Amino acid sequence: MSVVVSSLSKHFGSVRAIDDLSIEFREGAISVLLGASGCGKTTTLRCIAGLEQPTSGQISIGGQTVFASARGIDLPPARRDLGMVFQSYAIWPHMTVLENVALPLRAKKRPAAEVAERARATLTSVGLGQQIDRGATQLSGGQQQRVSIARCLVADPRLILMDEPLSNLDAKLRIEMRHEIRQLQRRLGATILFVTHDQEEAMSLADEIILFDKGKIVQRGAPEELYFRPQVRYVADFLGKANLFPVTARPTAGGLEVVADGGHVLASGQVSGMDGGGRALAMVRPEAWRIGPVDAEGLTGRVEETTFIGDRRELLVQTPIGRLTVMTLGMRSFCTGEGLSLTVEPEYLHLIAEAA
Ligand SMILES: Nc1ncnc2c1ncn2[C@@H]1O[C@H](COP(=O)(O)OP(=O)(O)OP(=O)(O)O)[C@@H](O)[C@H]1O
Repeated sequence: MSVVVSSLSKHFGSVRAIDDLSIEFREGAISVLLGASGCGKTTTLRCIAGLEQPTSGQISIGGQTVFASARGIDLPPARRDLGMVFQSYAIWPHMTVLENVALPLRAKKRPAAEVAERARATLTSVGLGQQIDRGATQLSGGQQQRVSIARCLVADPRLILMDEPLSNLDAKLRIEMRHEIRQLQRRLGATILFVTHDQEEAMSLADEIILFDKGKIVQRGAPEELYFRPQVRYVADFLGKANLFPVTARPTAGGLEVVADGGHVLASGQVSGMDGGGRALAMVRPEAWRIGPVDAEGLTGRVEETTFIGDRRELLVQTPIGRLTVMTLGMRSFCTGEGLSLTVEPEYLHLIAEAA
């Protein structure tokens, strides 16, 4: 189901929650609206759902205009043909699990036998096949959220809006549910707009991430694109950890030579982010550094701090270009004060034009 938002604004008094936003979401894909608290993600989703009236602009869903300020069009949520899942489960406590999930089909006046069968099948698909006759409030938080997901899915909506649906679940369940949402989306071919402020959740779920800041889109693209090729500093900082430092890029026969302030040549070759030379902000992700012995070529450094995290080890390394975060895998441990050298392959060095 296509979703097109044009010149959308929503003001709350002097606060511009959404500021002249235009975007066409990818059809049949999971688009994750990501950004810090207060950047306007939830308001955007609520405007698409019809739960919030935009100040101005236009929204169309599946080719139908559902909101247009200039033409006085504003369809209620029930006429927008979409399913919604929120952080709060909004489950009816006096009903069983099955009755809760059956509600949307009952509202559509489907035959009783079909209602029961589809509600059962949907509950089974979210792992609640054994709990259908329980009172809804007898379930754990994770199970209740599955009920609300099942209730959204049971009517086969082509557009599903999810606002932080996994935030109340424990870490392990959250990861399981991400996997399930992806599988469900593939099976249904639905378009999902998913709001979160959790970058790991965004990267593991999204076909496309739309990163917001102050009511505007800062960058959109595949998770890998945003992670490895941020166009501005804000994106580099927001997603994962980034080592950022000023450099000068000089064109050479094979691409660019990247020289850190102080004269150290960091890399030479096909470096992403800039075509020509000039001043830039270089970004190297912690896992991209290669560690060598202190007398090898590279940036010399001294380990200031080490943190063992289980699947990886994080080092803070003091170098002539500043303190860098370096990630290593495996069992080799490092001591505070230990000397080492750092190098990076050109393809893992990304440049952000300095004005950004
Ligand atoms: N009903 C409201 N009345 C007044 N201001 C509001 C209202 N709803 C949202 N805002 C403001 O609009 C801005 C965007 O809020 P929104 O909830 O869309 O952000 P968000 O990115 O979803 O943040 P969070 O992750 O914290 O939910 C914020 O400054 C918020 O305070």
